[in-house]
Amino acid sequence: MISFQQVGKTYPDGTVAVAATDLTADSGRITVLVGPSGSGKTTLLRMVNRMIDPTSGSILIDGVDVKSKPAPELRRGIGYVIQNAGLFPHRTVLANIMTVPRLLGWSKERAREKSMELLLTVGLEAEHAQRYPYQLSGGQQQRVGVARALVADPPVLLMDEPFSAVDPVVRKDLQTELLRLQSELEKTILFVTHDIDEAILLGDKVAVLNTGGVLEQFDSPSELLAKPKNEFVEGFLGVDRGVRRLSFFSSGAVPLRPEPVVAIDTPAQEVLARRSAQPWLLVVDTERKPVGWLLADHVPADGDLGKVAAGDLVSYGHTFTVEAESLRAALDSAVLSPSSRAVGVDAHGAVVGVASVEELVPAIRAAQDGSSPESSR
Ligand SMILES: Nc1ncnc2c1ncn2[C@@H]1O[C@H](COP(=O)(O)OP(=O)(O)OP(=O)(O)O)[C@@H](O)[C@H]1O
Repeated sequence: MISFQQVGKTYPDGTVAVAATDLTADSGRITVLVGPSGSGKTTLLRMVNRMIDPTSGSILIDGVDVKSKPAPELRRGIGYVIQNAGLFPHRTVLANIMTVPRLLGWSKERAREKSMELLLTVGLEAEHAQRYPYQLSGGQQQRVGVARALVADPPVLLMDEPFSAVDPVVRKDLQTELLRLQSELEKTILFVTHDIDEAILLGDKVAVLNTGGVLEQFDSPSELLAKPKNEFVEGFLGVDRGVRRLSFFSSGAVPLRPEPVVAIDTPAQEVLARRSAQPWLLVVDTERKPVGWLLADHVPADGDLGKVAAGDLVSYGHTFTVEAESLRAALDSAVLSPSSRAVGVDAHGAVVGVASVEELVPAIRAAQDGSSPESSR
């Protein structure tokens, strides 16, 4: 646990970068510092590994004041990842990752073995080991930066805008990868970003900072979206708060109806019976994978689905995986569907049932009224 106690930083020229701040970053969790440019995020982060000294207050890691250890010793227990990775350009990828273990006095074999392991862990391949940083893409370089920070297995990881310099697609990959890694490693991560969407995706807790290093709110992403404390936080969160918050609730509560679902081989009589009760039928194949929506009026008079013209089947947009995906995914599935119905599937992609936008409303209301989300992300 990293505990900031009345920590403040005023630079010699009088700039207040961080106002007296109390903040606790829980062990094994990702705590995100987010805020506009100049709100003191980097200053706060760098005070943890003593690259910057606070002018007031103290910082404790697991109850121990960071000032009580020599800085080099302190930093051995703290991984540090920065924008553009900060790799040594004249060293190979492997040599870059091996830097810290070698400084720690590990044998060459042990350092090499562990570094190769980390290289693979962060999603790179063995063949990347002997390349130089300039021979990698920006996203790959960033992965090397993460591997280098993690190789000595530090309990604490400081990440300062690590994914800001890569394009949105690669950025999404890196974010997903970080969440996957974190679910295994459970590091205490302090993550700086100016991107509120990144903060909400990655953070177990999010600290919203304002100019002058003022901590405006410190809450879980779901709480932030539900109850921004003031206009600054509300403005910073941007639009779609309500819909975005639905991503923290499981779709397990969505009532799914199987009646509008007909298989290619459903007997004609049954198809006709279903048709009379539903404006739309969802046609599925023999494995119950969705094929398309069919307006009840376009069901052949004899109920034989084999006679349906291909042009009468309308694309279903996208499905959502029941439980595993969120209420937001379910709502999106309904909104994008030509029938205004969401299609819920199981882990194998087989249709469980469908729900109209109206039928989603009670689950959405329950989520908005509920005090705590069912899923963390
Ligand atoms: N060495 C310094 N001397 C004086 N002022 C500084 C110094 N370093 C940073 N500052 C100021 O302190 C404030 C906070 O800077 P900091 O880099 O911590 O903000 P930030 O939120 O990380 O910003 P960004 O998102 O732009 O990186 C800014 O006003 C900055 O200009």
